[in-house]
Amino acid sequence: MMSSNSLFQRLAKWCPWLLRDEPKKPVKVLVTGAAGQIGYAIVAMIARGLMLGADQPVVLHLLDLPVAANALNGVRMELIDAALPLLRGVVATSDEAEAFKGVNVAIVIGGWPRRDGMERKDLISKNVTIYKSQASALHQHAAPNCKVLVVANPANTNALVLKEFAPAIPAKNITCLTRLDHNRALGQVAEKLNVHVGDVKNAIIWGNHSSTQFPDASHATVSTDRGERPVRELIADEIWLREEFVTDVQQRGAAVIKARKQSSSLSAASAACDHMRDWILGTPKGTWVSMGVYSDGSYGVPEGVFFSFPVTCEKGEWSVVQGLEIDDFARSKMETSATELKEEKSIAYEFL
Ligand SMILES: NC(=O)c1ccc[n+]([C@@H]2O[C@H](COP(=O)([O-])OP(=O)(O)OC[C@H]3O[C@@H](n4cnc5c(N)ncnc54)[C@H](O)[C@@H]3O)[C@@H](O)[C@H]2O)c1
Ligand SMILES: O=C(O)C[C@H](O)C(=O)O
Repeated sequence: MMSSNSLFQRLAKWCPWLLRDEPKKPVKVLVTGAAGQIGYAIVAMIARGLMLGADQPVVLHLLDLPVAANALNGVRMELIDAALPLLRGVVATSDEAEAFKGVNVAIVIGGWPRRDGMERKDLISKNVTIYKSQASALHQHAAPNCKVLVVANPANTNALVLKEFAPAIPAKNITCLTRLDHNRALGQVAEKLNVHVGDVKNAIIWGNHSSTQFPDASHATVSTDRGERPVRELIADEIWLREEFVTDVQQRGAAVIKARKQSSSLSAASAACDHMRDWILGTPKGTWVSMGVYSDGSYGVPEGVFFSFPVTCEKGEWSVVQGLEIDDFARSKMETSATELKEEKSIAYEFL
């Protein structure tokens, strides 16, 4: 006998409007450090559909430390007050097990941010122990196919700790945020050429989310009335591309801290939404983005570290863009960042 489900599918083939109003099941999204700056900026973006799509209901799981419980409750109250139709529930807690329970997406922001004058390496000892504990909660309580984005610094090395200590989650499901740097690179090119940032694409951030990253505009293009044109040709200033552009993107986080006395939050939250949306819903045809992923040795990058690569995404899977030409200048910059990541890894292991 035909099941009611398959009868429905056959009917829907002839009457497609039957499918139109089928409600999507809510996705459980965890935000750690949700009472902090980025947390405060990102929760409304997620509940407005900027991360998972305008038709995707969500249940938000918010985690922060017990000392931040009042502030976290305030965030919960504001989410209710915002009357967001996609928001189907809020779990606000300082209990890691409750926070990670059954989550499909985890945006891991909780940790200690860098202050003026600090380098990311200074953060390692403070943050890796937090990440070991959260890895255990991820391993035990998250949905097995949970997709994880680490924002908290040192982002690449925190992602490595999650990968090492949450073996239930596939390594491909753990990523870290370099999309902010990628977006900064697009922004710098757009300002230089006085074009709309939406017309610039295919910059690359190679390496660590730190001042050793290599922002690379040598494969980027701009959409013009005369079709796609290489940024290199339009800027025609190799010194700017190799020096000023690279330094400005590498140092942008520090420049924002100097100006605001706090690290980037609005742009970080927006980039985290971009990262997750493209990963889950796919990158537009002909466009790649930068993501920190577990290195498979592509482009001669050592395995065993999280490294930012150009990737395209389809059906919820990312793949590293292959076959790009790497000149000696790019190669040496990539090696510098890979060396820093190996050093961060060994420092982190001293504290684990
Ligand atoms: N990858 C990037 O592009 C990028 C960009 C900006 C900031 N960051 C990093 O993101 C992180 C958060 O930045 P922020 O400005 O929101 O900082 P913040 O200090 O405003 O917020 C951090 C929050 O994390 C909470 N927290 C600390 N330990 C925790 C734990 N064990 N479990 C749960 N919550 C915990 C704190 O109580 C606080 O509410 C920092 O590490 C910062 O350096 C990364
Ligand atoms: O630079 C920082 O410490 C904050 C953040 O990682 C950023 O890039 O803005």
